[in-house]
Amino acid sequence: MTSVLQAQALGKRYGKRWALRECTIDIPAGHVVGLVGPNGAGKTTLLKLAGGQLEPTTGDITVLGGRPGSTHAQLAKVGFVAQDTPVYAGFSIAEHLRLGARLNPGWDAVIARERIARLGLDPARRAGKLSGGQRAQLALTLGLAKRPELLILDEPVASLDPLARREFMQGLTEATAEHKLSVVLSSHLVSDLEKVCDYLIVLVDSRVRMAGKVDQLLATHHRLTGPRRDPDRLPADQHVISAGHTDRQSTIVVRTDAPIHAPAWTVSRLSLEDLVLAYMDKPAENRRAAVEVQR
Ligand SMILES: Nc1ncnc2c1ncn2[C@@H]1O[C@H](COP(=O)(O)OP(=O)(O)OP(=O)(O)O)[C@@H](O)[C@H]1O
Repeated sequence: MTSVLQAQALGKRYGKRWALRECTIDIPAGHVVGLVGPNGAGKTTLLKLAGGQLEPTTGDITVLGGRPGSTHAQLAKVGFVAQDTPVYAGFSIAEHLRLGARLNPGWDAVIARERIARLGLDPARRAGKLSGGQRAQLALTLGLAKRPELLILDEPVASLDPLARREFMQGLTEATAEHKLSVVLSSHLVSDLEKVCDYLIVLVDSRVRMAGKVDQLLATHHRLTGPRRDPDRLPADQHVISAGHTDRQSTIVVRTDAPIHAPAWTVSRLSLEDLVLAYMDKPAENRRAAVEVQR
């Protein structure tokens, strides 16, 4: 299957500080990829490297088989909606759509018009007079109407109300199905990602801690709860992702491909949010912590 984004030992440093390091991932096309991690983990940095707004300090990155931002054809294939959803304050919505049509060879005027109408926005209204959420919706409309092969969205729903968030996430799912669109979006709202993402990347402290298909990740991670014990004494094929203890009880999140035979433990499945939180747990508290990257 073709890759939408491949990175090999990718790193980005600002001065002495690494914003992203040793990032090796290979994301197949056709997925909605959620990128999560704490503030400052390197999510925007990775997205900007993929969009061609930043140059790597080390390693390589390929997007849809080409170097990000290197040619007009490459730029046409990738839509990018930045975190601050930049729009031109003095331009009306209609002017934004006309500009989009002029700048993008694959522009879909119907999608753009219909989406603006559905949102109840007046095309004559200047972008500078829109609310933050409305500006975000305009920027997202421009991104979708460009009809890219890959749409990169940096925290697209942060400023949307719950109804608009749901509408947007549903729209994304439909667009991926109808137009063979791949999406990479960052968000802190894992409950929203859970509804649309079928691939997940967790970044912590500038490094990829976990990447893979959501169904496989959920099938291979388990929560073990039982009498307090040392996680080092678990079977070798159970990689400990996080461990928490009270005086008498231990709760351990493990990754394993094998069935778990542990009569003393209660074994339960994790939600995506539990899984993300387990990987975001402080590394110092993780015994035999695993970095899990799968295609
Ligand atoms: N232009 C810059 N100059 C210097 N340091 C930067 C710059 N941009 C980002 N950084 C640093 O790089 C690290 C990663 O930042 P990045 O914006 O990629 O994180 P993030 O995961 O997107 O965070 P958030 O969730 O808060 O948006 C942070 O430590 C940040 O301070």
